[in-house]
Amino acid sequence: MKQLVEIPLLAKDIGREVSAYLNTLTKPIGSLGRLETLAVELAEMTGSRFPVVAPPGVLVFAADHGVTEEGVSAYPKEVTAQMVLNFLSGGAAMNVFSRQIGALFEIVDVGVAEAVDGEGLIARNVRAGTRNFCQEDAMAEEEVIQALNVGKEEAAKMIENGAKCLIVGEMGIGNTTSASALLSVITGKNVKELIGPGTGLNSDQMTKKQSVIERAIEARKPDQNDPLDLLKKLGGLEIAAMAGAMLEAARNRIPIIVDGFICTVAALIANQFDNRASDYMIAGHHSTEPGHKTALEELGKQPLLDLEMRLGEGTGAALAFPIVEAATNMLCEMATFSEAGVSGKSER
Ligand SMILES: Cc1cc2ncn([C@H]3O[C@H](COP(=O)(O)O)[C@@H](O)[C@H]3O)c2cc1C
Ligand SMILES: O=C(O)c1cccnc1
Repeated sequence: MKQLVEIPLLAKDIGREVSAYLNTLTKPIGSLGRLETLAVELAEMTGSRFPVVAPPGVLVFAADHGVTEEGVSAYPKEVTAQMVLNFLSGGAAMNVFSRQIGALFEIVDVGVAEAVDGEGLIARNVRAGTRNFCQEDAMAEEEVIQALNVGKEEAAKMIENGAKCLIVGEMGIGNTTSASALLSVITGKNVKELIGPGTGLNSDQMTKKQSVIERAIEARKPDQNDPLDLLKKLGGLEIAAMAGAMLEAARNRIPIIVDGFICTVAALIANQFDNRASDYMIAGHHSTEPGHKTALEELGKQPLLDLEMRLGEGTGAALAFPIVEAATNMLCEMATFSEAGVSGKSER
């Protein structure tokens, strides 16, 4: 299963050309800091000297988690389906930010427990939520593969429709529990260090969340190096779909802006399938969910923003998009010293 997709090597030669070109633009050398590194990275990803990232494509994957039976979220599981309807009518935070950045937007039901319908919904329900992974495997291997394929196929459509970079978001009550469990197994770190309040648990409720995850890991014994086994045992359907979408974007040299905690864990799973996937990722923001720091370190990425957000849905990535776009505009639109008749650095 390792060779699920083939991700191309970064175009390092184009990156070197862009690095040299950046030094000819009318600014002190290196003065645009991380925008300059971003420009080089985007050139390496896309294979283009003048990369384009607009319009971005946003895919929000929604699914439920059987483990909510254990009382691991501050909100009832019905919120997943209710929020899907909110996404369809344009009222979620991610709708607002997607409109602001001119994104192509889709909401995908990959495993909502209750029947949901509405104009514009991409109905790809694999199963009505995962099983409670405290009691049994979250899903069957075949269901993991189906969810991965939903992600890949929806990303392929998004790219076909003109998206030049990809943002994947999620909606799934209980998914910080799945993501924390996955991260604990992947990194070998204690659950206690990685769990957080999610939607707003108090400290007693967090102790319960910790014990639920610890018991589940003990019972399921997932293989830390096998992404299929991890997803099958710990879920979730939307995390699998997000990983699939990121793999498809990377295969197409489409830059990915990674969102918060759940998205970064999905990115780690994608990287287990193909370790070139993270070459195509930019970390959008740092979420206040405690495990996010560890997840970002494991992915080897420095986030662009820290706005003390902890929502998910893709919101942190959407807010980082204008910075990513600024890096491409800088390359395309800035004058060189010779074009503008500006003197270069003094030779002493
Ligand atoms: C109204 C509402 C909108 C959301 N949008 C994203 N999430 C976020 O919170 C959930 C994860 O937190 P936990 O694991 O504690 O349930 C996910 O749905 C995530 O996307 C939301 C949560 C709520 C309540
Ligand atoms: O950072 C996230 O993705 C996050 C944090 C808390 C709740 N939902 C999502």
